[in-house]
Parts: sequence; structure tokens; C-alpha cells
Amino acid sequence: QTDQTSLSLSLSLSLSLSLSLSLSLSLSHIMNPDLKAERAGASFDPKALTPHLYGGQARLERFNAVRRLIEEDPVFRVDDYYFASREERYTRAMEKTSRLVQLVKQHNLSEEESIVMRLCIREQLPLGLHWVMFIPAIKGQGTPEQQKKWLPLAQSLRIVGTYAQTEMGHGTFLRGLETTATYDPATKQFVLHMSDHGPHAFIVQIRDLDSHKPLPGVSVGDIGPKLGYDSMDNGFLKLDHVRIPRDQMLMKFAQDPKPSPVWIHVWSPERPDDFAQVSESGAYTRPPNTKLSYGTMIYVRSVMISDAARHLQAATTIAIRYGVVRRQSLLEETASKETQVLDYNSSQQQLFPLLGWAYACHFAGQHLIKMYQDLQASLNRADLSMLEYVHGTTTGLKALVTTIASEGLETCRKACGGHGYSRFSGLPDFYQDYVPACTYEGENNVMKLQCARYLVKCFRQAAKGRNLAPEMSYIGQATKPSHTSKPLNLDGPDAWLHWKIQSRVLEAKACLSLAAAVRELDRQLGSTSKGKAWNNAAEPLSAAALEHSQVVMLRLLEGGIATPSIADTARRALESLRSLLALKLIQAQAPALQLANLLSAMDVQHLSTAVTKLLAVVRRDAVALVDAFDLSDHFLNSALGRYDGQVYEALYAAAQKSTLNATPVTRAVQEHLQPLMKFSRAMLGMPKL
Ligand SMILES: CCCCCCCCCCCCCCCCCCCCCC(=O)SCCNC(=O)CCNC(=O)[C@H](O)C(C)(C)COP(=O)(O)OP(=O)(O)OC[C@H]1O[C@@H](n2cnc3c(N)ncnc32)[C@H](O)[C@@H]1OP(=O)(O)O
Ligand SMILES: Cc1cc2nc3c(=O)[nH]c(=O)nc-3n(C[C@H](O)[C@H](O)[C@H](O)COP(=O)(O)OP(=O)(O)OC[C@H]3O[C@@H](n4cnc5c(N)ncnc54)[C@H](O)[C@@H]3O)c2cc1C
Repeated sequence: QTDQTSLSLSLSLSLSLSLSLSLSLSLSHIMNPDLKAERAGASFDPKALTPHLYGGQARLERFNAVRRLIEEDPVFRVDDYYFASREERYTRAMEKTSRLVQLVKQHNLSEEESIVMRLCIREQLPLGLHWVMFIPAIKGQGTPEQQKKWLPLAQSLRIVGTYAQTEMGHGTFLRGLETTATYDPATKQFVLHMSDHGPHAFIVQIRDLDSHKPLPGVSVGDIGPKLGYDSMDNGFLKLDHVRIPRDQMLMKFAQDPKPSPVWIHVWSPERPDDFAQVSESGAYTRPPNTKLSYGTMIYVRSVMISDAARHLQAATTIAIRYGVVRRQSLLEETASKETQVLDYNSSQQQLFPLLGWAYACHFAGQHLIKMYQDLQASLNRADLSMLEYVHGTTTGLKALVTTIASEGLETCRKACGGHGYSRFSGLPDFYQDYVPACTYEGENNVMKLQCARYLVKCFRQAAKGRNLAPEMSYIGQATKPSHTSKPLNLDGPDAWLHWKIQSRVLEAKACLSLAAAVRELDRQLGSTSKGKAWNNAAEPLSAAALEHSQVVMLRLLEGGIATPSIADTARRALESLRSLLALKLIQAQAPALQLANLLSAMDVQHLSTAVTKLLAVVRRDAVALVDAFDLSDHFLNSALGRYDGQVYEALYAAAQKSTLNATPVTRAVQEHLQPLMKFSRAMLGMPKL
């Protein structure tokens, strides 16, 4: 059996080898003809859309100039990416970080340009958290004096920080954290130790600035291999009675409005649900909102929407380009050519809504960053009115889009068939580095329930006739009796293409879910405690949070498309994509909508016809829509997603680098398989082949 296997494998290997060689000879440096035809046949020019996505022509040009700095520098090459060990990945990532900082200085780049530069690097950088959490924590949580002291040090990398909040025993439940900070008035120091309860933010020096060795009382190290994130040294940290000066507690929101004395944030056993504040002499007072110290998490949840966009853009670019290059099977037996896999309805049903989500996340990401900036500005004016809304919105969107992007990356991998499983497709690595987003910065089940908590609150306010924030006012419908609803009774499939109809139905469905969740919650509350009632109603509550978040995302997509600077041809293509996404969401809920008398049987039939029509419209522009993202081959690092579509040539060339191909016969075969086969032949004899 082993003999036969090795025989047939070597036969097929030599066969594919000669085929691939001839492909590479005849096709190198030529655009794949199918991809060329797609580009020629699109209804709009992606070059007209790209500047809009990058914030205008001038910003796009700056982006490209920065991107060239990365892609033309050998330190950032990606050809070693798929073969490096974890330690090599980590070391190379650190080398890239160091070069990145040199380039920023050398070219005198702005903060925005340095962010762009980080986004162009096809690697997770170990200092990512320094930029995404440590610096934002100082900005968001530090007093002006603390910012003045720490920000210049952090921004110039004289110090490098992390965000060590999660403990072995607690990640979600922040009120359950067990590290204590005990204030010692005699020395005006906090003593940090692992033993009790309480959430606060402190700057703690953990390593010597010169030797980089851990300081006394600090145990720190890498947590070991993970599903992905090979280039990151995610760490453990243990503090044993570590002393830090009092002013290293981030206490922007824990300050007494009166100028002195300085107030400090400390957990109090009398109010375990709460932060308290304590003065130098030990007097307590409440902060304006106990959740203000969670602000850095709100920031990261906001930027994570853009991160989901980037990953979905990459995955759909790879799968859609490959989908037009890859031909497999015959749709019609009489056809002269095999079918492009993107022409299969099942591929379109899966990939095109994801393309819609990629655009939705793009526009929503921009909106959320702005929303966070507005929140910060209002908090700086001691106005807390936005906090609840922003928390409710970001938790729901974080849960929705990280789930869609994670599942979407896997869908794109499967859409690429067997070659999608190769790491050279780029998709496995994007997936394994992205998927922890469902867990970090608030586990998604927990985030959905936080969003639901806000929705239930809005529902109860609306039921009392109170006004809601304009973005939430549609929830008022949820409180109305459902027996009054009437079906749409649309006069044909094209009526489904109107945004007003789509948003009306999506909102109606979200209201239906919210009303059902509140009914279930109230039913539970009638017979059990509040905690148990919420737990028992978790499923409908989570569904309501997701459907509300879909409404928000679709509105932001529509808002992004409606901006006047987009060329009309591109806008029409995007409108079709938005319609397809909205209608696919509605289609998934059609039975419930019919049951609630919101859609008639004919509405559902028209819906199905409209979806089929839209698939064909989006199919025509699918390549143009992913080309508009303008992701480079360097960033995609994908044999399947290349701009020129030379996928087989690239796969073959990449395979040559496998260390198993360094010698014609591997060491493993020489040391283990050959002796085994020799033994089998000696024992059983060998007929002539
Ligand atoms: C120039 C532009 C720049 C652009 C840049 C563009 C960049 C582009 C992209 C660049 C790439 C970036 C990629 C990102 C990579 C990131 C890597 C990150 C790595 C991972 C890091 C981490 O992973 S780091 C740890 C995160 N760890 C959590 O995330 C814990 C979750 N756990 C909780 O967050 C709390 O534990 C939880 C559950 C709320 C309960 O908190 P709790 O028990 O205290 O509170 P309760 O549930 O009792 O709620 C009581 C009331 O508080 C209200 N409330 C609760 N939270 C609130 C809040 N935040 N704000 C307001 N209100 C809040 C709630 O709504 C209730 O309100 P009410 O009473 O009125 O109903
Ligand atoms: C790659 C990666 C990087 C990270 N980086 C950092 C970092 O830099 N700094 C940092 O501080 N932390 C970091 N974390 C930790 C991360 O924030 C936590 O893992 C996350 O908040 C979830 O907490 P947990 O691990 O305690 O999960 P748990 O809370 O133990 O969750 C386990 C299960 O219990 C469920 N569950 C828990 N509580 C509830 C509830 N109230 N209601 C319903 N279900 C519940 C969850 O849904 C989940 O299914 C990182 C994690 C990962 C994966």
C-alpha cells in the first residue's frame, strides 16, 4: 500500500509539475484573460471610487506614497512569511516595527501617516497594543498633568506599554478582578498585588528601561503558542507587592471638581459594584459615572469596525478574483469552457453579501471613529450624555461585525476550494489572526447582552412615551400592538430595490425581535430574579441586539453611499450591493416577517426574484468593487488574490520554497519510511513492477 501511494503521488506530482512549468512559461507577466474581461466589462471604473474610500485624491496619494515606503523596503518583504517559525515571525515583526519607526522619523511622517504605514504592513506588530491601547488609555484616562508626563515618553518610544487588564481568572467580569492597589498614605504609594478585588487603571513599570529585565516583584513572559498571532508575544504578568507612586494612577475621571486635593480611584468593599474615590487623607466620593474607566475599551471597539473592514476587504478580494480565474465543471454540458466558479449561484449567495459587509464596515468604521472623538470631546466638557448610547452601539456593532468578518474569512476560504486551504492563499493566516477579535475587547456573547441591556432600556422609555435619541427613535414601533400591522403588498420585485422599503422592513423586524425579547424577559421576571431572568432570556435578547446592529450598519452603509463625492456609476453599483445585502438579511427573516403579517406571500416571492436579479447585477461589477479597495499584492500576500490573476504560477513558485523541497528525498523519508519499506519488501518479497 505504501509503495502504491508513493508511486501514484510521485506520478501525479511529476504530472502537475510539467503542467505548471508550461503554464509559468507561457503566462508570466500577462494578465489572466478572464480577469481582464471582468475589468473591461464592469459598469464603473474602480479608480473613480478608490479616492472616495481613502478620503479624497490627496489622501489617497499620501497613502500610496507611504505604502511605497513599506513595500519597497526589504525589511517588509513577505516572501518568508509562510515558512517562518514562531520565533522568526516574532523577531521579524520586531525588526519591522523598528524599521517602521525609523521611516516615520526619517520622512517626518504625521501621526495619521504612521497609522497608514502600520496598516500597510502584512503582519501583526508586537507594539500594536502600545499604539492601540496604551497611548489611548493615557489620552482617555490620564489627567492633563499625567498626559504631559507620559505621552511624550510613550509617543517617542522612550517607554513601551501594554494593557494588562485581563487576569487568569477574569476577563469579562471586570468587577471580579483580583489585583489590589492598596494606598499607603505614609509613602504616598500604591502597593499592587494579586489577591483581592477591584478595577482601576495604573501605569506600572514592569521592566528596567536599560536592561529590559523585569523589576523586583514582577514576573512576566510570553503565554506560549496560540491559534494565531504568531508574531505577538502576548504575555502573562504577576505582581508581588509592587510599589508605584500615587500619581501613576490614571485619574482623569476620579478628580474632584474642586482643584485640590487630588482624588484617587479605589474599590470599596462597602460598594463592590462601584469605584470610589479617595483623597490623600482617605475621604471617599463617587465619580460622575463608574464606567468611565472602561473608556479605552470603547475606543478599541470603535476602531475594530475598521479592522473588520480591512479583513473582509482582503478576503473578498482574494475569493472574488480567484472566483473569476478558477474554472471548474460545466454549467451546461454543451459549453465550450468550464464555468468560472463565481458564476455558481451558491458562490454568489455567499460572497456578495460579504462584499456588502466589507463596504458597510468601511463606512461604519469611519463613523465610529468620529463618534468616539465626539464622545471624548463631550466627556472633556463633563457632559456624559453620549456615554450610554456609544457603549450600547459599539458593543452591538463589535459583536456583529467581528462575527461576520470571522465567519466571512472562513466562507471565503471555502469558496476557494482546496487551494483556499493552502496558506499561500492568504486566507488561513488572515483568519487565524483575526478570529480572536470575537473574544478580545469583550467576548461577543457578553457584548450582545450589553447592547440588549441598552435596547431594553430604550424600549421601556419609549413605552412610557419618552423621546429617544434620533438614532434609536424607531424602537418606538416595538412598543405598539402587533395586531395592527399590515403586509407591504409591493407591486413587483423592483419595489424591493428602494432603500426606504428595505430600511422599513429591517427596522420592523428588529422591533419585532426586541418586543419578543422584552416579552420573554418580563415573563421570566415574573417568576425569577433579575439575573436569572436575563440569563434565561439571553437568546432573544442577543437576537434583538444583532438585528438592531444590522439596522445601524445598513444605515451607515447607505449614508456612506449617499455622499455626493461618489461618481454616479460607482454609486449605482454600490446601491445594488447595499440592496442585495439588505434583501438577503430580510430573506433570512422572511418566515418571521410573514408570520407577523408584515410581508405577504407575494412580497416574499418578489423578494426572491429581486435577489436573483441583484446577484446578476453585482456579478458584473464584483471585480471592480474589490479592485476599488486597492489592496496591494504585497498586503494580500496571496497566490489566489493577485491583481494579475496568475494564480497557478504563483502557487507553484511558492511551493518551491517549502523546506521539504530542499532535497529530492526528505530526511523523514530517508530515516523512517525507506527503512520501513525496505523491511516490508524483505519480509513479504517484491514482485517485478
Ligand atoms: C486618527 C484616528 C485613528 C484611527 C485608527 C484607525 C485604526 C484602524 C484599525 C487599526 C487596527 C486596530 C485593530 C484592533 C486590535 C486590537 C487589539 C486588542 C487586543 C485585545 C485587548 C483586550 O482584550 S483588553 C481587555 C478587554 N476586556 C474587556 O473588554 C472586558 C469586557 N468586560 C466589560 O467591558 C465589562 O465587564 C462589562 C461586560 C461591560 C460589564 O461591566 P460591569 O459589570 O461593570 O457593568 P454591568 O454589566 O453591571 O452594567 C452596569 C451599567 O454599566 C453600563 N456600562 C458597562 N460598561 C460600560 C461602558 N464601557 N461605558 C458606559 N456604560 C457601561 C451598562 O450598560 C449598565 O448600564 P445600566 O445599569 O444603565 O443598564
Ligand atoms: C488574542 C488575544 C489578545 C488579548 N489581549 C489582551 C490584552 O492585551 N489585554 C488584556 O487585558 N486582555 C487581553 N485579552 C483578553 C480578552 O480581553 C478576554 O479574553 C476577553 O475579555 C474574554 O474574557 P475571558 O477570557 O475571561 O472569557 P470568559 O469571560 O471566561 O468567557 C468564557 C465564556 O463564558 C461566557 N460568559 C462569560 N461571562 C458571561 C456573561 N456575563 N454572560 C454570558 N456569557 C458569559 C462567554 O460568552 C464565553 O463563552 C486578549 C485575548 C485574546 C484572545
